[in-house]
Amino acid sequence: MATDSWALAVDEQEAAAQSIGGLKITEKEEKPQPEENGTAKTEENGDKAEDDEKEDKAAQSLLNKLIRSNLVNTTNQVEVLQRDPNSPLYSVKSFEELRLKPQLLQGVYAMGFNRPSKIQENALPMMLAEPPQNLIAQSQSGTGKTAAFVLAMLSHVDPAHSWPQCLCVSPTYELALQTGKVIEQMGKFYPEVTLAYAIRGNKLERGMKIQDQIVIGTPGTVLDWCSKLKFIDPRKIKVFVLDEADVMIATQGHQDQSIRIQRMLPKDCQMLLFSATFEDSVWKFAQRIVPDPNIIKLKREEETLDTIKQYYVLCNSKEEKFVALCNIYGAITIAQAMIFCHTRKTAGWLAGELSREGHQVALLSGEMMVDQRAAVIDRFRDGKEKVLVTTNVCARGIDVEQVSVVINFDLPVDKDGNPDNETYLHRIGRTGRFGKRGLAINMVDSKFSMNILNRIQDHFNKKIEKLDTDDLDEIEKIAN
Ligand SMILES: Nc1ncnc2c1ncn2[C@@H]1O[C@H](COP(=O)(O)OP(=O)(O)OP(=O)(O)O)[C@@H](O)[C@H]1O
Repeated sequence: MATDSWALAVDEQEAAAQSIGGLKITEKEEKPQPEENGTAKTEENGDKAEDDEKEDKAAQSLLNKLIRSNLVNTTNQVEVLQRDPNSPLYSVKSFEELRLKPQLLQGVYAMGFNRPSKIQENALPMMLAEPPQNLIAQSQSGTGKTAAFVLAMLSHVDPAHSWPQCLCVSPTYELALQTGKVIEQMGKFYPEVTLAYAIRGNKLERGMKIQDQIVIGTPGTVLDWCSKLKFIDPRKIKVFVLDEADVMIATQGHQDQSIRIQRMLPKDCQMLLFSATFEDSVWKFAQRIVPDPNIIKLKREEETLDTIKQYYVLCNSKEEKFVALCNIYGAITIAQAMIFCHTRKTAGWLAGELSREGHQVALLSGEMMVDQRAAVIDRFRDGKEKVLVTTNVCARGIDVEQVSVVINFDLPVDKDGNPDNETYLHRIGRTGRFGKRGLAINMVDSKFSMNILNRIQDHFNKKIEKLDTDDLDEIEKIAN
């Protein structure tokens, strides 16, 4: 991939590197802690909430991509629903079996991929089959979806033709650039194939025709290029990829634009849709985009509390919680710990107080830019800090395998002031993974939080024991 348009793409990437660095993440406005009577005040209007949600999901996805160095470890089952159940299910255990072009096989190996990931085993044969088959694929972030559809696009292009043949739509500028990088890497030994970016800022002269075989971009610009500006002839597109459908649907405008693009494509165009999650809204959208689909789902590993010891500590105030935390600090830092707070403000305060006590802690906060957050997580994963103080929003989806202690400085509650059981499981579930034993300590500082704790205990039907943080013997015992 080394033509003029590729050079343009590289320039765009450099511009984007700054832009990624400059991407400001706006976390949702902090919701106040529920009052003693359990009611929480809410303040968001619908539009803002939608924007925040979209930005939050897109930022989370970008963050995951920036900090991920390899495939997510998974033992999950793949579920395959074929459009034609009579045709034999074809899956591969090696990239050679796919009979890829030698240049692509070289690209795959140069990226360090030895064998297909779980989702790739089934998705690649389907995507590369003749005649082309449509596919809806869902699997958690980091399981190899991007690499799969990039390989499919590169396999389907005909380098002899100088017009767009594969079109890929991503929810944001930054995510489009990340995927572009994967196309660049995988297509490194296939210089005849070039890539164009349909993203804001990439201004082309009127009347121009794109000659690159692959175009990646955001829905609005791609739609303009296909319709108003006519840079692309959509009737010549052979493969249409819609990536990160769950992020895409957070913006109604993006859904509509994606559907309008899809309608301009020829009937025999292969439609591929990918998503990390698959709630009803994603499924409905997917069905509008992909006719007669094959469906592949990778079920997320069930998290359980079976291998986690749970305790609670009774206090009267935030300050008392801090003192209690200092008492157990020596015990929890035998391993790595994550401390969850309800708001950024509390997280910032706590990290500051702990530092003043001489403890080395990392703070992951919503005010930070995406690349700063990625750097904090990297350092923590490398063990440079043993304690990470954070909020829910920031820590969602972050896998740090060696964390064995989770402290809920504030218990998780939803916006109505009810226990957020799912978040509780998600927070503490990360400690007892892959058969390891984990420890969770919950800080209680009011009647309200005691009530939340009791309801969490009832929900999971697992006893949460009381811990006396003045009793050093007891603390030693649980830490060991
Ligand atoms: N077969 C493979 N062998 C080894 N590493 C792989 C393989 N496929 C993908 N990877 C690597 O695993 C990581 C995750 O892959 P990828 O980005 O394709 O996942 P994803 O499911 O698309 O994630 P997201 O939902 O965040 O987009 C990347 O670093 C990628 O280079």
